[in-house]
Amino acid sequence: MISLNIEKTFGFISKEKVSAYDAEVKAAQEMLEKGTGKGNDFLGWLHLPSFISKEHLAELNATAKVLRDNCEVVIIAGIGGSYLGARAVIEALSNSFTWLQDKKTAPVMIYAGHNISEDYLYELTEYLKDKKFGVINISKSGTTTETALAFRLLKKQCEDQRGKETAKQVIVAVTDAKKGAARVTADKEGYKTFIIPDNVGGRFSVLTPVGLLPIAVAGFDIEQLVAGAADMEKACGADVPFAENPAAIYAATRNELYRSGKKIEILVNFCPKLHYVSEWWKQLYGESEGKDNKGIFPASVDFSTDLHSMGQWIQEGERSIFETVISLDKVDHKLEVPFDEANLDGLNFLAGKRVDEVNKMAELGTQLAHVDGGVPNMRIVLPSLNEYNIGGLLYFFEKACGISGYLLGVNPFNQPGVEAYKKNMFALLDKPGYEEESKAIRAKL
Ligand SMILES: O=P(O)(O)OC[C@H]1O[C@](O)(CO)[C@@H](O)[C@@H]1O
Repeated sequence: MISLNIEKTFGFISKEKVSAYDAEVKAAQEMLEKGTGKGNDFLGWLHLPSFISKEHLAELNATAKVLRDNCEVVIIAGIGGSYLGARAVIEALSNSFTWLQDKKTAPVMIYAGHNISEDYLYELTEYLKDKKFGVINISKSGTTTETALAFRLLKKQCEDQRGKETAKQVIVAVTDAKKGAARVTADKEGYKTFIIPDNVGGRFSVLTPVGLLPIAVAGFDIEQLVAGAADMEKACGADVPFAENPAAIYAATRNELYRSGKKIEILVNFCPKLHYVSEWWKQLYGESEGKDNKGIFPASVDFSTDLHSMGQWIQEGERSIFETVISLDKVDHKLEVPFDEANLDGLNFLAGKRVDEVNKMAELGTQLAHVDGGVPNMRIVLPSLNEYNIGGLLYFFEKACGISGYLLGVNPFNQPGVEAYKKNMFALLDKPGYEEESKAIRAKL
C-alpha cells in the first residue's frame, strides 16, 4: 500500500497548521459520507471499490476474453475520464515496448477519440487496414464530438473489414443506461454494453467498466486493482483519524500550501510508465478544483527526462509551486551498469550499481535541490507497479480530491467551464440549434 510523507513541506508551512485541518477535513468527510455537500448527486465513486461484485468482474472478464480472442488490436475510443484512467493503468503495468514485441500476450491497445487530428485518424485507419480490430466506445454522455467522430470512422471500417456480424461481437459500448447517441447506436446494433452509473462522473470512473474493461482486455487483473482500491477506501475512511489518513493529510497539506501562495502543484515521477497516471491526475484535480476563479493548477513532469527541460524553471523560477513525487520503491527488473576497462565515458564510478540506484539518487538529489530552492515537496511511496498498488493509488487520489475540493469551497463534481469551447465550436461548425450563437460568434471574427 502507498504511504505519504509530508516532512519536506514543513520548512514552508507548519505541522501545526496542517494538523489544524482536522476539523475541516472531518466536515468534508461528513459531507461526502452524508451527501450534504455540493455535487452530491455524483458520489457514486466513494464506496465503489467495496461494492463491486465478483459477478460484475466476471462479466467484464468474459467480454474482455471475447475481444482478446478475436482482435489483434483494440481501440479505446474515449476522451478525458473516458480514457485516461484505463490508459494510466495499462501503461503503468505494461512493458514499455509492448507494441513492438513479436510475441503478444494481449491485443495491441490503441487510443482514439481524444483528439480531432485528421492526420492521427487517417494514420490510425491506415494502420488498421489489415488488422483484425475491435472497438470499445466509451462515452458517458454519448455525445462527445471527439469520441463520436472517431467512433463513426472506426465502426464503418470495422464493419467493412470484418462484416456486420463480427463487428457486433467486437464492438462494445460503455455508456449511460438510457441516454445519448452511443446508447442509441449500441441498442440498435445489438452491441454488448456496460453502464456508467449516473452518479459517477467521468474523472472518477476508472473503477467502473470505463476503466475496468480496457484494463481487462490488456490482460491485467481487475480483481487485484479493485482489491487495492477497496483497501485504500478503508485506509482513507471517514472513521480513520486525521493523522493516520493519507487522503486527509494530502488534501490538507496541498490546501495549506495553496493558502500560503503555492498555486501550482507539479506531480512528479521518475518512471516513464507513470506518465499517464499524471495525465489522469491532472484531469481529476483540474476539472474538480479549477472553478470560481480558484484552484491549484495541476501540472506534471517526468523526471529525470524533464529535469533537462523544466528543471531550470522548477529550481529557480517563480516560487509559486510545490511538488508531489510518486516515488516507485521497487522496480521489476535488475540491470547493472557494466565495468568498462577503457572508461572513456568516465562512468566506472557507477560500475556494478543497479540503474535503479542511480535513478534513486537522482530522485533524492532532486528533492534536496528543489527544497533548497524553495519548492515544498510531498512524497507518495508506491511499493511497486502492480494492479493492487495502482488501484490503491487511484482511489487515494480520488478520495483526497473529494476532500480537497470541499476544503477549497467548490463543487468538485461538476465541470461547467468545459462547455464554453464546445459551444463556440458548434457555432462555428453551424450545428443545427446553434443559429444564434453562429451569428454572434461570426460577428466577433
Ligand atoms: O464520457 P464523455 O461524456 O464522452 O465525456 C468525456 C469527458 O468530457 C468531459 O465531460 C468534459 O467535456 C469530461 O468531464 C469527461 O471525462
